[in-house]
Amino acid sequence: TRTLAIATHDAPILHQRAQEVGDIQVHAIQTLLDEMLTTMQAANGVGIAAPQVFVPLRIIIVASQPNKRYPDAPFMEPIAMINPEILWQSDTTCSGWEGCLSVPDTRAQVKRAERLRIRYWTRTGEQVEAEYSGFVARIIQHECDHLDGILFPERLE
Ligand SMILES: O=C(O)C[C@@H](Cc1ccccc1)[C@H](O)SCc1ccccc1
Ligand SMILES: [Zn+2]
Repeated sequence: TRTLAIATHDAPILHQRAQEVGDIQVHAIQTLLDEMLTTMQAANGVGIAAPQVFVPLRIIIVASQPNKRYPDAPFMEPIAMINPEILWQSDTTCSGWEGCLSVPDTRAQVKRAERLRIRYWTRTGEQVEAEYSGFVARIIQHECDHLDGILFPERLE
């Protein structure tokens, strides 16, 4: 599986809203999903969004794993989320370190909702709703921001 080039923050695609994936396209994007995962893993990321690999579609991968800043982050099987929609997020927020594959050499504390409920399509095309909290919820908010052209430095207080 190929690794894809990652857009840096000066690329216009990172500042635009990505398009919804049509249900017939779900079959066509299987290779893209594999390439996004390989690209994220090669960069030691815990998430990635399609616009970061120059694809203007509403697709993210969430793949929390323990890392130096979040040694107690949960280890999870990577989840591909197609057309993710955050249905609800808690008023309770928490601050935590973030980085971005598209904003090299930058780390900052970002305030995010502690908990959220999300609806998305899986890579097999079924609709799922699930709740997440903590670091995984943080990754989801960071990746969903990418789909709306928002980078984490724009979220700083
Ligand atoms: O650029 C991306 O979207 C991937 C980020 C995801 C991320 C979201 C929230 C908090 C941290 C990272 C990359 O994983 S950046 C690498 C990284 C990994 C763990 C912690 C901090 C930075
Ligand atoms: Zn990012």
